[in-house]
Amino acid sequence: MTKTIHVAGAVIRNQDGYVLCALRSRTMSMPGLWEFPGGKLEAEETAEQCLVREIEEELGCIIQVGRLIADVVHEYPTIRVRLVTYESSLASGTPAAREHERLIWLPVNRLTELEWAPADLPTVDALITMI
Ligand SMILES: Nc1nc2c([nH]c(=O)n2[C@H]2C[C@H](O)[C@@H](COP(=O)(O)OP(=O)(O)OP(=O)(O)O)O2)c(=O)[nH]1
Repeated sequence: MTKTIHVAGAVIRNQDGYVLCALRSRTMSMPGLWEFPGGKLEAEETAEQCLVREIEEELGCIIQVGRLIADVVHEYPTIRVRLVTYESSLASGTPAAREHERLIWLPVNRLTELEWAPADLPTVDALITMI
C-alpha cells in the first residue's frame, strides 16, 4: 500500500487580498508546477507549526496561520499526498524565493491562469467560491 505523505500549504494573503503563489524549481519534485508554499509535517507537529517552520525556511518570513481551507488526499502516480491548506498572513518579513523558482502575488480570480500541482486544485476552487 502506498504511504500517505502529509503536507501543509499556506495560502498567504497580502493586504489587497492577493495570494502568494510559488513555482516549484528544477531541484524540487514536480518542477514547473505552482503550489502553496509549505512542506511535509514532521512527527508530533501540528499543521500550523509545520507551516510557520517551513515558511521561515523557504521564504524567510514569519506567518500567522488562520483557518483551514481544504483537506484533500490526492493520488499521484507514485505517491499519495494529503494536503491541508490554511489561510495565512504575514506577521513579519517579506517572502523571498530561497528554494522556489519564482513567487508571484495574484488576485483570487486569476489563480486559474497558473498550472497548479493537482492536489492544490480543490484549494483554488475553494478560494474562488469564497470571493
Ligand atoms: N509544499 C507543497 N507541496 C505540495 C503542494 N501540492 C502538492 O502536491 N505538494 C506535494 C509536492 C511534494 O511531493 C510534497 C511536499 O513535499 P515538500 O514540499 O517537502 O517538497 P520536496 O521538494 O521536499 O519533496 P521531495 O522532493 O523531498 O519529495 O507534496 C503544495 O501546495 N505545497
